[in-house]
Amino acid sequence: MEPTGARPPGAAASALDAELRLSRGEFTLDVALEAAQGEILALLGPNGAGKSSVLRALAGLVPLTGGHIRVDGRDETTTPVERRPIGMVFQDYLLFEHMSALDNVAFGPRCQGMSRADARERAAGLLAHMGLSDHARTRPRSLSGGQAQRVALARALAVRPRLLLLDEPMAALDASTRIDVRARLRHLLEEFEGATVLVTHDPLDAMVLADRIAVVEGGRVVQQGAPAEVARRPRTPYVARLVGLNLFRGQAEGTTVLLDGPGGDDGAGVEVREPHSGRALVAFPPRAVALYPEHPHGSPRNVWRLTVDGIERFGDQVRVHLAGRLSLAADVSPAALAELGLERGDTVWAGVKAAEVECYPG
Ligand SMILES: Nc1ncnc2c1ncn2[C@@H]1O[C@H](COP(=O)(O)OP(=O)(O)OP(=O)(O)O)[C@@H](O)[C@H]1O
Repeated sequence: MEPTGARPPGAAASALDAELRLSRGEFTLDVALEAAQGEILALLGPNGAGKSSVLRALAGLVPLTGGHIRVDGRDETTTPVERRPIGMVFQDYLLFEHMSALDNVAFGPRCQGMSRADARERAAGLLAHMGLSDHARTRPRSLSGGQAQRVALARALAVRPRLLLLDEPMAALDASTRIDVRARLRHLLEEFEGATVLVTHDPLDAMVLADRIAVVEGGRVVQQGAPAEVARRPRTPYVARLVGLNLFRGQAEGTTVLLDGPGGDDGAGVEVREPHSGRALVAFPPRAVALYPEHPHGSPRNVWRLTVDGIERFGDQVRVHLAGRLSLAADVSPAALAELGLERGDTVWAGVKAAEVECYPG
């Protein structure tokens, strides 16, 4: 068998260079992804966006109708699944029930032609690294969810992959196990030399684990960037909700952005810090919105009269949803809410300082 794990001399630094086009029933996927050596790319997106399809296509489990997959500069587009230099942890690709944890991890190296003793030695090393030496002989059904997940990770790494694919690796875990597995995973991925593509629903996983985030919606990449950039400058309503910002699109002229109104009407104007021109996005956090019973005089540059659409608890704050010429969320303290005496249907003045508004090309 050809040693698929070896990197040809002079190969490009890009560990993953993929263009994936495929159809699954009505759904079409068309995305381009790149990742450098050691880079962790998180795919974030709503249900049915195509995240799992990306991983399955990279793994060779779903055929492409167009595009290519290069790993370490080598074309793997048509390489059979079992010969791709890829390690995977998929939700529905769990452990072999009839094998011990050790044999589960040793299985891949054995398939690659390694001797039984060497494969077991490598497996034992990986299990030790995952803090699972005491469970080497344990069958999967006797492991906890977190332990089974760690065995699955060890198994994925045992084949010395050049690309690691992780599909919601923590989705099935309870909150405290998740914290533990997330920390271990982070540590493990820091040592992994290849590229990792991690699918998640959870923005926290993406923020904590990833070097870069690609947001997938409707089979397309709608935003890509460093986690901090995505969190600060969302480009779609889905991303804005995920990172907890109010987001609007409009037309900028100088320091005013005239928002696109509902039904094509002109919406409200928003004053921003720096002058801009052309299509623009504006974003600000709900905690930057102050509420007033009367039109406030003085500091806030942006003031709108809006109607209370809903009120909900949000951590130690209260989130007030407001609608009118624009819809936004405001976070206020329970004391402030009590003082305002707001109820659904009441009108209130909402103010945001221009300095709190992030404005960027839309
Ligand atoms: N085996 C299949 N046959 C036909 N269509 C499929 C199949 N699997 C998935 N799809 C469709 O492909 C689209 C993308 O699904 P995919 O599982 O890739 O999305 P996802 O972003 O991973 O979603 P989720 O977060 O819910 O797992 C969906 O519209 C889904 O209905």
